[in-house]
Amino acid sequence: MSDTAKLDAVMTRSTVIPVLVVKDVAQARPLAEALVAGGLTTLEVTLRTPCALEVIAEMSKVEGALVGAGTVLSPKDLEASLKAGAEFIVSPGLTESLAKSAAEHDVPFLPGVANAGDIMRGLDLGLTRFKFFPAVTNGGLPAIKAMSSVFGAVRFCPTGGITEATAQEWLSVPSVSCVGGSWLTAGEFDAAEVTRRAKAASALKAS
Ligand SMILES: O=C(O)C(=O)C[C@H](O)[C@H](O)COP(=O)(O)O
Repeated sequence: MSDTAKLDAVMTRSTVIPVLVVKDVAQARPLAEALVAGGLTTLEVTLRTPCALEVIAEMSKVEGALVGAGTVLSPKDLEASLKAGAEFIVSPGLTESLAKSAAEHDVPFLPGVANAGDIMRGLDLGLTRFKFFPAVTNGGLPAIKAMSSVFGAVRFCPTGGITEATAQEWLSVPSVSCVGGSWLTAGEFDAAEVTRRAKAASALKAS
């Protein structure tokens, strides 16, 4: 499978990728189970808490979950994430060192882009799948539509400021394969509520 096909497989498993900030490793499995029960099976665990690597390892044990690492800032983060069991890598930005490290380890890599120059650096590195970040503050839907008309073969996962109410509008843009967001797990953990939000999100369709 080509690198692009591997990334497309990650990006189209479910059209919404929950972006998770987990502070307590004991919550990892119940949280992943609640999301998977609602039909969201691609989970991005951000490396923003001290226990994030343990969370990746725990969530990877949940049947049906495909667990990746987010907020990956360096090759060192990438390697630690892979050791913990991450099956894909998301970064808020794009650096050459990270792109090369992902290629060396043959792991699907979704780097963040904010503008046309970032996308062009990505294309130079052989990348065509990007996280558009932070999506809303970077110009929102008008910005992604403008970029899409310039970069026809590129596909995006907009993330940052997207909500249950706005996700469908983003998914209706033809270059948007999926969206990321933290709304699925916002607030105190409540498994039934997380599953309800996941069900609503998994019913959304990309165009
Ligand atoms: O850590 C990262 O790498 C990120 O992706 C930053 C945020 O977690 C996402 O942007 C989620 O944004 P919200 O859905 O607006 O909360």
